[in-house]
Amino acid sequence: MKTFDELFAELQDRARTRPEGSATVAALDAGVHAQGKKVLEEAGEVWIAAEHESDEQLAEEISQLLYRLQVIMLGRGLSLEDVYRYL
Ligand SMILES: N=c1c2ncn([C@@H]3O[C@H](COP(=O)(O)OP(=O)(O)OP(=O)(O)O)[C@@H](O)[C@H]3O)c2ncn1[C@@H]1O[C@H](COP(=O)(O)O)[C@@H](O)[C@H]1O
Repeated sequence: MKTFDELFAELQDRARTRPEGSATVAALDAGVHAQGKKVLEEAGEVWIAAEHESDEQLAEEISQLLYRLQVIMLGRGLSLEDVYRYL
């Protein structure tokens, strides 16, 4: 179990150290266009799960959307504070 902030710190570390086999390194290297498509794809899956699937499936889709949002933040060099200031 990890928090949003803990995941972001982990992904920042992946971006810095670029370990072999990291999904995050691959997603960052794929560029902003591919990262944006993943955000849309996961957002759609959240919507579908909310209408038609279980709470557990919905929670999993939301976790993937949060991950994809963090990837796009990292790709553009945004920090958590850059986003939190608008919450
Ligand atoms: N939370 C996630 C996470 N959520 C989703 N994903 C990626 O998203 C994929 C699932 O997305 P899709 O449903 O689009 O499946 P897919 O189309 O088959 O995936 P791809 O072929 O596009 O990779 C997974 O296979 C992962 O590649 C994630 N990848 C990593 N994390 C976490 O990020 C951290 C760093 O991971 P690494 O960078 O892999 O070390 C770890 O804590 C991981 O648990």
